[in-house]
Amino acid sequence: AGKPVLHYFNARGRMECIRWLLAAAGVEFEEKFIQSPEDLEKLKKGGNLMFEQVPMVEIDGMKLVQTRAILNYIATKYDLYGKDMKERTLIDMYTEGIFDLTEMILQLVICPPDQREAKTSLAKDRTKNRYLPAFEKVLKSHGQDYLVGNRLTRVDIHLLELLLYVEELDASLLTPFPLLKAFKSRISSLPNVKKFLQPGSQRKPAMDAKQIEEARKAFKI
Ligand SMILES: N[C@@H](CCC(=O)N[C@@H](CS(=O)(=O)O)C(=O)NCC(=O)O)C(=O)O
Repeated sequence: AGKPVLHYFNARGRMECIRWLLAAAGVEFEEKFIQSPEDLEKLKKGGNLMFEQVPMVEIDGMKLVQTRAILNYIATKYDLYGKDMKERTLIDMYTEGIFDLTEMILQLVICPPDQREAKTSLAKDRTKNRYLPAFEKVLKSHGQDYLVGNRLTRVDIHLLELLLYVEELDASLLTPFPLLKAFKSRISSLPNVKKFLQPGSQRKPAMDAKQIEEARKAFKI
């Protein structure tokens, strides 16, 4: 089978965690960027989008949609989803917490300006007092290099991605968490991850409010 083909905008959005997981699994992928409403219409008209939405990933003869379903398929296929039911459930639990905070942080840039200050301080508070303490405690509880099962799984990649967003928001938020800081540099130095972190990789940069506004207007989303 050929390389997976990712259909999305040339932006982080909902596709970035899929790019991260494929890259960490050492899987090369192609990207077909939606550059105009017509591109999105063409995809929809071709019956490629079950719910008329992207992300859509062509993989193993399927046209998968729904971010979580796509992640679950990739994690299962590349053995990044734990060794048994218990590990998989821990991974799911941690992943949902990571995605809750990731959503909070990524939404900041598109929230109405008059709400931005309040939402930003809430996101920082949740980061400092709810989510990072929970993951620092997991690392402290078992003293291992990875969150689950003493080996790399999808949740280590999701957490690294989140820690980079936290750093973009305010690097001082990581200061009280020495184990998470060590985790961040450890996972970042894994060969596949290190490559993805290099300039010129398919990892997408942050977008500012203006760029996002233009994109949303252009794509009527
Ligand atoms: N639950 C879906 C939501 C997907 C979604 O809302 N996609 C938006 C684009 S974005 O919000 O991810 O940027 C879309 O295709 N909107 C077009 C439409 O709904 O017509 C998922 O997780 O994949």
